[in-house]
Amino acid sequence: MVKIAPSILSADFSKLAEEILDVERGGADYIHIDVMDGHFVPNITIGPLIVEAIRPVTKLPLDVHLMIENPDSYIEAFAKAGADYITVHVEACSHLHRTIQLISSFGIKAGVVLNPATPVSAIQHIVTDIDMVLLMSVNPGFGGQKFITSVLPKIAEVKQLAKKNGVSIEIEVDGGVNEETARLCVNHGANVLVAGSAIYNQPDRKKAIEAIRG
Ligand SMILES: O=C(CO)[C@@H](O)[C@H](O)COP(=O)(O)O
Ligand SMILES: [Fe+2]
Repeated sequence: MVKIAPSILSADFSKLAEEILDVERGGADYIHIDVMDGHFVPNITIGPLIVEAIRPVTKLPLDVHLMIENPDSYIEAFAKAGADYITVHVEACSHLHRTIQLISSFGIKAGVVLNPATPVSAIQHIVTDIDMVLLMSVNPGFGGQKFITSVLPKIAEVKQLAKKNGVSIEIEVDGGVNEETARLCVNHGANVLVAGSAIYNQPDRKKAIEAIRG
């Protein structure tokens, strides 16, 4: 069954714990945390202190999406704060293999993120070293943007690449996911869907999660 990872970027930050528990009760599988540094993307959001504060609030895995330059300098802090998954952008890593090894050294899941314009070939030499590939279906930086449909064939490409290398990796899609685009992602082979505005902008989060999963 497809997993749903609500992005707290669209939650009400003045009552973050409540907002996280609401999606947990609503059937969410992961909590997606968007970390932005104002350099790699034109927005600034969450640091390790917030991740540490969220950790005891939920039993769900924390899926930490780093949209930052020089991720190596912050991986230890996010791992120690309680991240279960750390994903890094291939576009932000000079030594991707080393960065993946660093994440894995903390005993947590390591993932690589591709921007919409980055080809799947960028991960062909590290596909056996990672647990997850996150395909951006918007340009990173903000919630509430429109899904870029030209990303869909990349989902099938990642699935093929994993199969060819005999590995099982999670394929997550992030950006503009709603009831309609979710279906397209799953049909192309995605098994984890991130959704921010499509869940948090709805009064009934359980219903929104079920609609996306459905
Ligand atoms: O990483 C990002 C944006 O850069 C995402 O995780 C967004 O937070 C998803 O928001 P929606 O597009 O679902 O509203
Ligand atoms: Fe994200």
